[in-house]
Amino acid sequence: MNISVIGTGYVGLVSGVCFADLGHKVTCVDKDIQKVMKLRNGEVPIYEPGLQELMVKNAAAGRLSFTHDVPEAVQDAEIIILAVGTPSLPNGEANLQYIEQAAREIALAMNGYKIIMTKSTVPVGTNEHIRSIIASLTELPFDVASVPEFLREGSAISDTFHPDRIVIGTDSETVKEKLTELHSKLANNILITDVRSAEMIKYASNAFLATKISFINEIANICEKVGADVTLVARGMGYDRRIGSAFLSAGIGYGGSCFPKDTDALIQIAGNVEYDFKLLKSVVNVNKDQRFNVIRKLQEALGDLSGKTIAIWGLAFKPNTDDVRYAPAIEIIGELTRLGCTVKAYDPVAMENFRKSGNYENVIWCDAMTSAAADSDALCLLTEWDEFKKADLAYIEKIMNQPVLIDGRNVFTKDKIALTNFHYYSVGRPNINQVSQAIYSDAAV
Ligand SMILES: NC(=O)c1ccc[n+]([C@@H]2O[C@H](COP(=O)([O-])OP(=O)(O)OC[C@H]3O[C@@H](n4cnc5c(N)ncnc54)[C@H](O)[C@@H]3O)[C@@H](O)[C@H]2O)c1
Ligand SMILES: O=c1ccn([C@@H]2O[C@H](COP(=O)(O)OP(=O)(O)O[C@H]3O[C@H](CO)[C@@H](O)[C@H](O)[C@H]3O)[C@@H](O)[C@H]2O)c(=O)[nH]1
Repeated sequence: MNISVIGTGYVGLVSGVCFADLGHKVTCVDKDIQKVMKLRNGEVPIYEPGLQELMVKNAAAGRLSFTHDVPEAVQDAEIIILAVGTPSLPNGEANLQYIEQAAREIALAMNGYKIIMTKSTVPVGTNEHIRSIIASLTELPFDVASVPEFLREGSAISDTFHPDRIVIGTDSETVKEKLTELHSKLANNILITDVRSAEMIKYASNAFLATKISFINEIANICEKVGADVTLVARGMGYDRRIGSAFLSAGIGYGGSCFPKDTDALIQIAGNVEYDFKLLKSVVNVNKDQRFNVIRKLQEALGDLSGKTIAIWGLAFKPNTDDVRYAPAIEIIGELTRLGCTVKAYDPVAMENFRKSGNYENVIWCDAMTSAAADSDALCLLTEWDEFKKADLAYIEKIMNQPVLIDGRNVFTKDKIALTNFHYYSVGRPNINQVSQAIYSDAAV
């Protein structure tokens, strides 16, 4: 099939490359000309494992091309995938300006029947809105379907080729057949729904996963007070198939471009129909506070933080991505510098994006995890990159001013810490201080 993808961010580029790899002819469009130039040169503007090789392979095979010319891309395509951003407005609602602009551009460029397949995460009713924008500008026939995207950054290619399910929201038989055929090589599990239910499935899924994370983080906070180990608690819960073990890793809370914005948007979607989504509001509030446990633990270990030097390992919102949108590190570093600390920060791939994400004062950008740790009064691990898991802690301890380690992702085991003199604080597990009273398992890594 001939497919065009509007928007070449994490979703659009990965989808375009993967559909090309399945043998379709794909044109990826972006209004950002510099991005298009890079893509044409075989450069991937984001860090996503495996993406560049697959992109170059399919471009060389003539199945994948890049343009900033929407009309050219629209005219060649039978299916147009909408994958532009839907960031938050200040009140939490989704900003639909990019969706609306793309809809207008598609309408004005159409030369015959098109299926517009929305992968962007959009509030319930948005696909009807897209339909009315296009219908107001053209009399040509078209359909709009909601096909929400569930990929995760860092494992986006594998998630695209092996999705748990494909949801197709449409009321048209033609679209149902065409999009089922398009996705038939990807999933056996194709659910056809009406458009509004498909839109809601996306928000409900993200909100539920966010709820699991805030739930286990609150259990972790209680574990710290009652002397239990949240990693064992989560394992014991997860063996129950009704609960499942995924998304029960306690830590410093969720970040990223999706959960924070989509939970806010769902609260607004509910509010717009006068429903107070109390549970989800609590999930969001728990998440906002969880990251500050890092600061509280630093204060417990060091007292007044003013004048202290704090090393930060990990700036991305999760490992294997350079995305720092809503990364917990943003607020943690902001608060540390507000309290008078000097921060020494390091991330294997997200340094550049992080530096651009705000105006940071008193932050020293380091080129290695060792240079960040050197001469620091405490080390905070905020992202569980493999590089950090393999760190030689005995060496790290030697180059620091004081052996204080705040493990925000429960990466290190009791045995690894026992070989050091670190005063060790993790999440929902007993601390290891001067006198080791640790009772927790070695199962975390
Ligand atoms: N990032 C994820 O992991 C993920 C996963 C599932 C769903 N989603 C959803 O998918 C959507 C896209 O997310 P993303 O992270 O890929 O966004 P992104 O910000 O990385 O990329 C969006 C791209 O769209 C381009 N764009 C905007 N308007 C355009 C227009 N009129 N014509 C051409 N290009 C245009 C921008 O230049 C940008 O390159 C969002 O709604 C998001 O919620 C994201
Ligand atoms: O047990 C867990 C699992 C995740 N997280 C955190 O949750 C955030 C999100 O992680 P993850 O879901 O792996 O990454 P995303 O790439 O944001 O993917 C989510 O958001 C996407 C955009 O909507 C969806 O497509 C995916 O299905 C959904 O998992 C990160 O900060 C993680 O550190 C935890 O704290 N504990």
